[in-house]
Amino acid sequence: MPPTPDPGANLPGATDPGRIRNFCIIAHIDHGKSTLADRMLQLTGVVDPRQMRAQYLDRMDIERERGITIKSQAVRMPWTIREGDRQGEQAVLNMIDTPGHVDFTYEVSRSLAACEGAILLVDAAQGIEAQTLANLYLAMENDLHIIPVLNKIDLPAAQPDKYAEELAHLIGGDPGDCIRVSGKTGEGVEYLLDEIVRQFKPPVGDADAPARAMIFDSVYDVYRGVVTYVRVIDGRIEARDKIKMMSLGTVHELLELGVVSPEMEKARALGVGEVGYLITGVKDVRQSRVGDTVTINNRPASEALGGYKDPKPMVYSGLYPIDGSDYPALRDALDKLKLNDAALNYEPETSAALGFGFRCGFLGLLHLEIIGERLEREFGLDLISTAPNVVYRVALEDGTEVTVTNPSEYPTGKVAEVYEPVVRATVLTPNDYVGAVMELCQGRRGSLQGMDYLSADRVELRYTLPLGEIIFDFFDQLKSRTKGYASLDYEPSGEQQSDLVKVDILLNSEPVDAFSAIVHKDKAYNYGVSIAAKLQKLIPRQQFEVPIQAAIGNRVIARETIRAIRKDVLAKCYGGDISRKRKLLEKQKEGKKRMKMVGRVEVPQEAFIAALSTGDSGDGKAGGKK
Ligand SMILES: Nc1nc2c(ncn2[C@@H]2O[C@H](COP(=O)(O)OP(=O)(O)OP(=O)(O)O)[C@@H](O)[C@H]2O)c(=O)[nH]1
Repeated sequence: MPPTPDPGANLPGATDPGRIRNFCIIAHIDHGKSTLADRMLQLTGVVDPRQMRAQYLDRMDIERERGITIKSQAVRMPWTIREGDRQGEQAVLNMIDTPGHVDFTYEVSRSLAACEGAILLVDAAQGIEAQTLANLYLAMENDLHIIPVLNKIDLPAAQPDKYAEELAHLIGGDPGDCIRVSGKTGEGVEYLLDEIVRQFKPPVGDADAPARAMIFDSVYDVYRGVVTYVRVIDGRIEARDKIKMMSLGTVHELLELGVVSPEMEKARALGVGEVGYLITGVKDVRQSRVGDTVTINNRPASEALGGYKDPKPMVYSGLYPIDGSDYPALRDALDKLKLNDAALNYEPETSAALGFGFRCGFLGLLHLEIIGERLEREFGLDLISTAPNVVYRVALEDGTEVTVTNPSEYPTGKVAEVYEPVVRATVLTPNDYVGAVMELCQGRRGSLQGMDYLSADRVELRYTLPLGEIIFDFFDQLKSRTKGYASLDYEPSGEQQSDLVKVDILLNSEPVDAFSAIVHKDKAYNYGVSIAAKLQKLIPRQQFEVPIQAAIGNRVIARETIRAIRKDVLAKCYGGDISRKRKLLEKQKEGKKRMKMVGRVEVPQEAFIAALSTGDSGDGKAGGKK
């Protein structure tokens, strides 16, 4: 006989922690987390089928368009076990959807700390990929119980038996323990929900102790101010409490608290193990720092919970408004974005070529692209972004040290040693492409650390690589050399001393600071030649001859010339049709909008991006989209 349901049992604050299951879904990108989350929302009945839309939890436009998750999301769902010996047992599931891309790994690790269990989701047509491994290791470090799940079993190409073996080999256990589902058709998802309740442990905490809750996300909402997402570890937070942020010591009046299911629902309290939100009317997310501990002011906890590591920017790029008068607007826009994105860093800088702008620090290229796109789209700004670079530490002969986030700041004095950041990279590839991957990594100054066969035809290669060598187009190259089959994950791993030099690019004999780059000595010549050649193609002819030179210090290492002449768009237009002529001239004006005057030379935006793609591909596109 199933137990009689208790109608109040699932209300926030009254939930017996024994009924709660906090879990997350971790997976390689595109293996179907968001789709599975959608099915769960539907099957647990928290979203009305009529209001269901794909990627329900991805709220940002960019997330939907690109089909990727950027911010983590937490949602509360009731579930009653359907079958088996514990049939009828009621539970409250808190699911935390996490992003899959390497740039956002810090979001994943934060979410993991708020869970007891993780669903390791693997595409049954693809098998284990690099981020499957990276996320699995993160989950193991956090002592999470792991349920292996194979997704997309509806696909004709699915090979669940093969990959169940691989997974069992990886995490131990029996291939039969892998749960098989299809997020698309819903097959197996109810069984998975039952297993979540059965296998994951409920949270443990001291209900009578002073309240301690961990902030795992903090978001700025235009209407409500900062919304802080917490998981309660000990004690209880009530709607009328005054809360205290333990690291800052600040006290705030609580205006509202509640749970997300999947819209915000007010509650009276949040108890042990519960996941919910707090609103205090504060307008600045820095007042509510991710990783901080929230307690109650009149009965504060004495010790804070262990926090998270602050995300550290890995890649820097300059952002400049095309129209100089947009500078204040750009500053405001960055201030607003920062509210939601603790990982974004920026400082004002001036460039001789580009005027006033900001040097911004990002987690990776995808992060850079997304911020750039949001600035253009949400704030209507026209921007030029300079080639991204990593952070260098330069030791001078006089014993001083300089941190260089912008190549144009590279010291002119006597340089003793230069240090660059390195990463530990893991590449998973089918056996056939091992040679191609090794060639690529070696070409990027990588050193092989180890190699393992995951199965007869999948190999894991471990390399250390300079970060500066992979932020440009490494990922695109990897994909194209392996027909899309290889996957990549990396994590910072200190720094190394290298022979690096600064290459300047001169347009019309004037150095353009925005094109300067720091590259390895052996690659400086190739770099200079390819940039000069690329700029020659990208910069339109002007009314005078423009030499393009690449130089190390005073030594010119490459030269190209753009011949004089204005492009006459009307040249082919013999007839007297004025409207046609006007149209052509309008079109030309349109094209000119995205040009920047550098000295006397007009330079299009593409030219600034071109420096991104190093050598081989040369298509001027930023790499590392996925
Ligand atoms: N055939 C089939 N396709 C699926 C299934 N689950 C997901 N997909 C498709 O796989 C693609 C990726 O799914 P998402 O749910 O967006 O993947 P994700 O892992 O959340 O991606 P990120 O949020 O970017 O990490 C989409 O095109 C889905 O339609 C499934 O069970 N069967």
